[in-house]
Formats: sequence, structure tokens, C-alpha cells
Amino acid sequence: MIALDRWLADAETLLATSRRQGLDAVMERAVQATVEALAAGRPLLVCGNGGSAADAQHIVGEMVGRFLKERRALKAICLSSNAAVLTAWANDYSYETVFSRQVEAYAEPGGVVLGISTSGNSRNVVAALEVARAAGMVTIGLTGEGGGRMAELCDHLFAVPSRSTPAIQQVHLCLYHCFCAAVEEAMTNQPAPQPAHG
Ligand SMILES: O=C(CO)[C@@H](O)[C@H](O)[C@H](O)[C@H](O)COP(=O)(O)O
Ligand SMILES: [Zn+2]
Repeated sequence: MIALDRWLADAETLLATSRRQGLDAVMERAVQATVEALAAGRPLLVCGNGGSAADAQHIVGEMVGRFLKERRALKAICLSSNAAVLTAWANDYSYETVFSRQVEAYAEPGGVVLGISTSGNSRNVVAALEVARAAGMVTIGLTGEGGGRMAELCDHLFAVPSRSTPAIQQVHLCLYHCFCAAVEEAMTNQPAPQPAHG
């Protein structure tokens, strides 16, 4: 039997529990930090593995293109999608550092790294957040219950209270659409940052 009701009910229950645990305040602070970064021309870097790699691409698609409104392009980069960078670095060095290497390339103090991992323990996402912290970037995490190793590395943590990867991913989708809409709303009337003069 197809259990569509159960999947929808699970997502709804998890969202309701997250809200009782203070989700709205985390959302507000994460959006504010991201808007501050983007308004100043600093990057939003996003990474994850598997379904979360697709989520990272999805978020960056909304930011660079558009979501619900017409507005200028936003400086967001997906660290999970450049096949040449990923395969060269993983092949020659390690898969564990495929994202942190790219954070090194794009890091700017006050920029944002958003790491997505349902376990909160994927080593390449953890390493990306460690390098982000060292570079003075703001760190945001989308995880499952407790946040795993990412908990202590994230300034703003969305820890969906579940240990089921697909159930967590469904809630992540809802959370990042909300995040994208709020960032877009705040950025709609922002002037483009001026290039620095030497
Ligand atoms: O999308 C799914 C399962 O729904 C899978 O591809 C899943 O993302 C992969 O197994 C990931 O490697 C899981 O990693 P993580 O969420 O623990 O960081
Ligand atoms: Zn979308």
C-alpha cells in the first residue's frame, strides 16, 4: 500500500516539534546573517552529499536565478556540483577535503557557509565548516537530531529531530524554501554592492 499520508504527517510533526524547540528564532538569525553577507557582496557557499548535494544545488539555483520575485543575482556558490573540481581533488587528495578546499578558494570573512547533512557527521561537510570558522565566516547547518559533529561548528543550526535521512531531508526542503523566500524578500530592494576601488 502507498503510504503517502505517513510521509506527509511525519514532515508536519517534525516541523511542529522543531518550532516548539525554537526554529523560528534560528531562522530569523540565519536569514539576517545571510542578508548582511549578500548585501555586502560576500558569498553564500553551500555543500552536502547525495540528496543534500541536490539540495545545495537547489538553494543556489534560487539565489543566483530567482525564487518568487524579480531582483538582482545573489552571490551563491554550490560546492557539490563542479565535477572537475570534485573528481580531481578527491582523486588526487581526499574526498574528505573536497568542500573545505573550495571554502579556502572562495572564503571571505563575514560570508556564509551552509552545510547540509542529515547525520551531521559527514566528514567533508564538517571539514568545510571548520575551515569556514577559521576564515571568519558565519556557519549555518541543516542536520538531523542533535546536529552530530556539526552542532559545535554552526552559529545557526537547524537540527530536525529525527534520525531518518529521508524524513529529515523533507523537512530541510521546507526550511530552505522558507530561508530562500526570506532572504529574497530582504534583498529585493537592496542596491548591488559597488566594486572596490584600488
Ligand atoms: O538522499 C539520500 C537519502 O534520501 C542519500 O543520497 C543521502 O543523501 C546519502 O546517503 C548521504 O551520503 C547521506 O549523508 P548525510 O546526510 O549523513 O550527510
Ligand atoms: Zn525550490
